[in-house]
Amino acid sequence: MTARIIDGKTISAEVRARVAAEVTRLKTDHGITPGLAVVLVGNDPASEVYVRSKHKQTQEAGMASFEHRLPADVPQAELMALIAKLNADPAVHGILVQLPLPKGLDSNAVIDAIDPAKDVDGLNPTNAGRLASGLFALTPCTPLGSIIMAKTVHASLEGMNALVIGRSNLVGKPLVQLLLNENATVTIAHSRTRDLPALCRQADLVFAAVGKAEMVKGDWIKPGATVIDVGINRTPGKDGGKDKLLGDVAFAEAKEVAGAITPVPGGVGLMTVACLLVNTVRAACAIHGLPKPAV
Ligand SMILES: NC(=O)C1=CN([C@@H]2O[C@H](COP(=O)(O)OP(=O)(O)OC[C@H]3O[C@@H](n4cnc5c(N)ncnc54)[C@H](OP(=O)(O)O)[C@@H]3O)[C@@H](O)[C@H]2O)C=CC1
Ligand SMILES: Nc1nc(=O)c2c([nH]1)NC[C@@H]1CN(c3ccc(C(=O)N[C@@H](CCC(=O)O)C(=O)O)cc3)C=[N+]21
Ligand SMILES: [Mg+2]
Repeated sequence: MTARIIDGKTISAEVRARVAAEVTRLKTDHGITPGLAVVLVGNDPASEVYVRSKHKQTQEAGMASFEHRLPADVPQAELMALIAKLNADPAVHGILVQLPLPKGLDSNAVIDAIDPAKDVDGLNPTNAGRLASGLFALTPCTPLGSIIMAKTVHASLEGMNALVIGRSNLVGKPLVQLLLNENATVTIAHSRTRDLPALCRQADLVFAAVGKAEMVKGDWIKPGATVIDVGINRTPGKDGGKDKLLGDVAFAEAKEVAGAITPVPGGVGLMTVACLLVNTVRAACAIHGLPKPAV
């Protein structure tokens, strides 16, 4: 059996089209242009790719895009002052600080300083706590995108055995919360987990967010399971060739066993950017006291 490929290109394009329609409505009915500010400190080449694609897609959706680039040796106080300025700027509805920050900068302090209403990454403790409490919250983009992809295969995740590999604040933990909201039965694995292959073989849904290229092997997958590969591992090309992107799942093996699987590239990464646009529209509506939008 060869798995169905869950196509991030098509699904993210549909999400972006819905965002663009909502942006048009906000502009014409309310005179609001949602605006996203991205802060990039230093010049990590992987982050550059991501920031460029966010800028392009934000503009294509009809939103305003603001980019702030700071040198790697910027003082903490200067970064904090920029956050305060963006918090106060009425043209900015979403603020994203690209992580990780260069050594010497305190990312917790920065995340804490972002106005929770503009925290489109969903990383501020107010949003993380609200999500865990079942309240309205801006929710991290990668987990949102991962759930959308799983639901293209299963209209309902209710009662399914879901395994989340990884427990970071950015991916694993919020993904667990979203899966609980979908009434899935959730197991969380991490670096201290015993016998991960055996746990994995029991899962109807596997979400791999580890950061280890092709760690999850084909024979760990329950036949017919749905596999969502969050991993983005940049590996140098052979003989000085172009870098390759690899997921956390051994794709070639896993696709022979799984029922459905996301590719890397062309999978969750594309959904992350699309969901960032969704969150910016949601933030703009909430800030202006409008009802939750249909995206
Ligand atoms: N597609 C996208 O849009 C995005 C992709 N990513 C990618 O997703 C991956 C995960 O990112 P992120 O959550 O930020 O990474 P972190 O490094 O913050 O977290 C990794 C998690 O994996 C766990 N882990 C590490 N080794 C093992 C192991 N051998 N077995 C089981 N669990 C293990 C760690 O456990 P412990 O807690 O015990 O240390 C930790 O919880 C990366 O490849 C990243 O590049 C990230 C964000 C967005
Ligand atoms: N505050 C913060 N929030 C994040 O969400 C965040 C972050 N920092 N730091 C880095 C990680 C990584 N991440 C990706 C987003 C999109 C792609 C993406 O678009 N990937 C495409 C193409 C990638 C390429 O070709 O290089 C794909 O997988 O097809 C990848 C990775 C968000 N992250
Ligand atoms: Mg991807």
